[in-house]
Amino acid sequence: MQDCAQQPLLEVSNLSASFGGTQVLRSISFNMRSGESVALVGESGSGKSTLLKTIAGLAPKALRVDAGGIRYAGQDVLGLRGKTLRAYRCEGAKYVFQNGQESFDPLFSVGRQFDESLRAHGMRADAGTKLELLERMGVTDGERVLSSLPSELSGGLCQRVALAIALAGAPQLLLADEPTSALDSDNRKKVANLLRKVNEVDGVALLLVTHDIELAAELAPRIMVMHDGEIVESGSREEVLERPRDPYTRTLVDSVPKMERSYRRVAL
Ligand SMILES: Nc1ncnc2c1ncn2[C@@H]1O[C@H](COP(=O)(O)OP(=O)(O)OP(=O)(O)O)[C@@H](O)[C@H]1O
Repeated sequence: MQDCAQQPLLEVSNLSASFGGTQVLRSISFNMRSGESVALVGESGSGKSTLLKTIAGLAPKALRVDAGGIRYAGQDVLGLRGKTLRAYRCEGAKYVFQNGQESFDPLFSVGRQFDESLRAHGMRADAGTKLELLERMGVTDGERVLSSLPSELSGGLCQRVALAIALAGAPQLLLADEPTSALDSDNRKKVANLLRKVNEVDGVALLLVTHDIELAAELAPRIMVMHDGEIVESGSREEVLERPRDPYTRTLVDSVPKMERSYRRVAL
């Protein structure tokens, strides 16, 4: 995948899609630059995951794209097949599941699944590389973690291992679907800090889907609000949170009574 400074990393244009005649994405358009961090917020069922999975090349079979397109570094994502689709999903845009534990098969060790995930993308990693990837995600006892079954690890730890695996292919865009929703507040903080580090230090672009508007504000200078399959508002986090224009956004912001202004920079 070529990184071309002239063009956006990701271009979604007039994307409309439906499940069995019910429209779930309505003329979605937005761009992302390399290294940018953008949050997509909205209530349950508004279409956030469907949009993210479609961008990731993982749209459910039942989804029909009615119009529009997605380009990644100039390439038509919806037209990718076979090897090029696999390369895109690994080195291009990498989707990270909502619940770390769900990313794993409960029957096999985490280490085996780490290897299998790399093999599926034509990669290999020696023990040292795997431990280093885990360490970058704050996992210091990597050997124990790799030999464990997913059920032996906490949700927060699983999510960090899932992030380490996701980053193994050095993707340029991380598509994180509710990455902290299954975590307690301590693990939420850790994973949020890791995502920020991956974005700000490693320069990986981040498209974060969440219904947690505080997390969005913490991690993303730009916020888009989705409602009933449409992007109803988009702007800097200050504009969207402090001067919401759309009535739906206002409701969303008001639903967090004492929003801490945590988006004012916290040192890494
Ligand atoms: N595989 C599928 N088949 C049919 N309909 C689906 C499928 N996946 C999602 N939908 C429908 O598409 C709409 C959008 O769902 P989606 O999961 O994208 O919303 P969301 O905003 O991510 O919600 P949540 O925050 O609960 O994950 C919903 O009406 C949902 O029921």
